[in-house]
Amino acid sequence: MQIVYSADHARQHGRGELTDGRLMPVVEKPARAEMVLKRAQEVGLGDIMPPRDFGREALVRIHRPDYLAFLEGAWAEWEAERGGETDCLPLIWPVRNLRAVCPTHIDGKVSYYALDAGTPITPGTWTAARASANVAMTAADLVADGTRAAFALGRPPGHHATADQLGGYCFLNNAALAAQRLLDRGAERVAVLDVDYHHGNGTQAIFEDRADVLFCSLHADPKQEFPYFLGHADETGTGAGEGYTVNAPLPWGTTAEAWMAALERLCQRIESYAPDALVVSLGVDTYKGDPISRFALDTSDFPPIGARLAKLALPTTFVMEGGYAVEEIGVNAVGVLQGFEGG
Ligand SMILES: NCCCNCCCCCC(O)(O)C(F)(F)F
Ligand SMILES: [Zn+2]
Repeated sequence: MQIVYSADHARQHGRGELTDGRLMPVVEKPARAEMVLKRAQEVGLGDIMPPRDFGREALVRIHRPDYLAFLEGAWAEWEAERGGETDCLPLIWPVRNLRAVCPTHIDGKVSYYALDAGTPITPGTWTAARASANVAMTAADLVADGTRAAFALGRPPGHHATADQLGGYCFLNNAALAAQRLLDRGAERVAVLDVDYHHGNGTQAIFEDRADVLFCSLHADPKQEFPYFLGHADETGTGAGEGYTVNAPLPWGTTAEAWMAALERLCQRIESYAPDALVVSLGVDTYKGDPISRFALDTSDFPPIGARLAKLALPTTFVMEGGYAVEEIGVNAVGVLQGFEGG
């Protein structure tokens, strides 16, 4: 399987995320991608190629220009205001009884464009996020050119990012950009399947009113888990997109048996949609040893996921999302890909 990778991911390395009531060391760190790359090379998964730069015209197919301008300039504004010793994080949000009018001060702007305080903007964030987006679109292009499957080994992840908001360690929605690229290359319908432990609120929001992308996700119940405010089963799409969003929220402690049963239901929905291509938001934080997650899949449960996806017989673009058990992230993520290939 072709792998697309850029070392520019290492330019995103936050100094802290606000969680559990304190600024904690970030879990979304460069070692994650390096461990997956190492495992892919150990097993000879496939050739590794650098991304092509698709430029801003590809990003605006999914993201708002004002948001892209904010991302590009945020660090410089923050540094000018505060110096470079801390990362750029928000501190107030336009919630109920406030107005979402974009402020001019960086504290207000980062709050307007962010959904949480766990996603630090650093000097290298814009470079790393664009590289990750280009990695995903390069992988999608390989699939559009006829490759059966490709793996976008990128970070930062993307599925929490909306058209104009960062959050959940995400800045640009790599999976949404990959899906849009496949449509722009001639696909009429694309299915996005999100297997990350967390709901892909960004991907859902981006495609919720569209019938040309089916969004399916199985994830920790938002009543209990981040992102808390999207991902319920009654969210089925809006307008022309009614019926093209499918959520399967699952409780803490979900075992492989229950998880695979939910996956089966989503695969059958994908089969009935009969898409031209599949994009998989591949998070492996469903692993029982994941430090921030509470499902119970074991390493041996990951290859069967890939094997089931292979039975969909669709050109497939795998886009790396989450997974924080750094010692096992490689064997778990590559396990899905080996299972897909019949290995
Ligand atoms: N105490 C735990 C706090 C958790 N805070 C944020 C969790 C973000 C999850 C990100 C992800 O895994 O969904 C992605 F795929 F985007 F990387
Ligand atoms: Zn996750």
